[in-house]
Amino acid sequence: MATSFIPRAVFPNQLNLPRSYYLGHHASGLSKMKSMLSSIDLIIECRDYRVPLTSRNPLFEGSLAGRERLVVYTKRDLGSKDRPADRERESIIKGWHAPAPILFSNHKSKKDVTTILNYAKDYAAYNHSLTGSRMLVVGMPNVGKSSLLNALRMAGVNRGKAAFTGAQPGITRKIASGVKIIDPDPETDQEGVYLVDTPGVFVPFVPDAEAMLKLALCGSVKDTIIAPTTLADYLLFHINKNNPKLYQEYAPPTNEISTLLDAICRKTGRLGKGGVPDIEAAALWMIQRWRQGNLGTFMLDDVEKDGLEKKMREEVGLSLSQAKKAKKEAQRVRTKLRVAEGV
Ligand SMILES: Nc1nc2c(ncn2[C@@H]2O[C@H](COP(=O)(O)OP(=O)(O)OP(=O)(O)O)[C@@H](O)[C@H]2O)c(=O)[nH]1
Repeated sequence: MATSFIPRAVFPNQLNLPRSYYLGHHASGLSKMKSMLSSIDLIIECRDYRVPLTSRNPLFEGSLAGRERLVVYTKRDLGSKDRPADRERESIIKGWHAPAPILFSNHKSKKDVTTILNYAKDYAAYNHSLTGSRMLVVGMPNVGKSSLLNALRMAGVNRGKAAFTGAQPGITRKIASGVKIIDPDPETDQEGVYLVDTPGVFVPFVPDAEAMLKLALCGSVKDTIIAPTTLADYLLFHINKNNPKLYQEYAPPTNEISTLLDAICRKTGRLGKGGVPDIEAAALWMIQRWRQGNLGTFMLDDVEKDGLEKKMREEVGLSLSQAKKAKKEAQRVRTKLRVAEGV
């Protein structure tokens, strides 16, 4: 009789993992956002649905305090299939923020985009401004800020893309001028609503190596920063917890990433000189498939009732030694990026 497969209960600690990705344009973007606050009516903070806790950036709490905020959990289609357990998790997430409202979004869902648009419209009408409402879209790199802005613009004023989007972080590097998403309406005396896109801002230091793996897997960190095989292994750890059948066309359930990547290479023809499997290419391919929603739809963070409270407690006071580590780490990452990009 075949023995039943037991997935790993914990992922081995990655002691040498970089723990920062805080780049020059993150710091300058944040400082510009701060200086613009007086002209902003509402902050729309995007967090990634798959990592609702890990994609929260405490820098926004301090720097953007004093302005009302709407949290939008983006990329819902990649973390939920509207199963009862998904809806239960969403009600827990709503509970974290209550009484403040939050919204979930898939940028391709008309319903989700219309809900956010209506929120912006109502907010602007309620806080009537003579010059029109300006809303700042903020969030970690690659969470889908520009995609949301484009979707809102299309739904609201039927205009095409105003912001570049892309699968790697760092596509938006500068704060642009406001983009109209709702036309002024002279009949109701309603002014227009404008969205301001901002560069994604990473946290200065990620104290927990697993959080860094989650952020990298979701695309907040460039793929040259963490070895693709390590990331693919972390993905395999989660896939196995959810459903090891997700990769059954390549291999039977396994906890060995090398076994799965080797099988992927052979089945998809990712072979180098002399038929040697190109393990790194297979790892990148596996990660991309998950990011596109083709290798399971699940969250990486555990969602518990006191999850946000716990996270906020952990964040209180980045100690001095951590701040020093953060500086060193940021330097290490910048050097790694320069080498990877041949600059
Ligand atoms: N499946 C899915 N993909 C999304 C969604 N929103 C954004 N994306 C994809 O995520 C990637 C990043 O989107 P962007 O809109 O460029 O993200 P950003 O936050 O503006 O990125 P930065 O410029 O790095 O700060 C792109 O490949 C988008 O197509 C979503 O709701 N669902």
